[in-house]
Amino acid sequence: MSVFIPLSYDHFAPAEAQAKVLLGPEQINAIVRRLALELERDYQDKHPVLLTVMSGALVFAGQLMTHLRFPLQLDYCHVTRYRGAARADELQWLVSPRLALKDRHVLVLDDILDEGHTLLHIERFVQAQGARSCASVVFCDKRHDRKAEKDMRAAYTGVDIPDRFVFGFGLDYLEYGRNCPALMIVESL
Ligand SMILES: O=P(O)(O)OC[C@H]1O[C@H](OP(=O)(O)OP(=O)(O)O)[C@H](O)[C@@H]1O
Ligand code: HPA
Repeated sequence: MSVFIPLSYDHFAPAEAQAKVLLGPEQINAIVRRLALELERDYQDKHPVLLTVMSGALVFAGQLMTHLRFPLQLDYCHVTRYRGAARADELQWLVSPRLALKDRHVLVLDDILDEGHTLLHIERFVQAQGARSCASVVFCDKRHDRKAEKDMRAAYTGVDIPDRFVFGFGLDYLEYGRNCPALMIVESL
């Protein structure tokens, strides 16, 4: 496998300098708590597998998990399209899930539904493993008409956001910015 070397911080810094807060930590927390209640309502007795899509969903999944008060198991997979950049590339599988998904209720957790190719691909993979059910949970859904399937939506959506590049709360630009506690919007990208 080739080693991906991201651009330096000098490339990220100008975007960071002009970024504006789209959602602050308190707003994010309220959204995550609401999603947790919806999942508790629907998955209380289903013992789901939470399949976290690395790396972007790391922060979202971590925060969401602390609010889920029912039995579940955690797994992850790593699929990447953007490789840190603002434009998508070929979809690449880096890590497959470890748990057997056959006959399980699977919740695919991702930070963002943008064009939707990533989620569609993972959902198809999960179904091909013989899962009993598969539903996606996304923190945010970027609203535009370039979805992989017309009118595509996740089963659970935290918040709709404008058609602009965002970073923070796990999302990156050039692999930087994931640790920002707010969701930041960059108008120029
Ligand atoms: O809806 P799409 O247009 O397919 O894009 C959404 C995907 O893009 C980002 O991942 P990325 O490929 O950047 O990898 P990362 O999670 O490691 O940042 C994000 O975390 C989603 O998984
Ligand atoms: O707007 C975005 N920001 C960061 N990562 C992304 N992956 C898809 N869309 C985005």
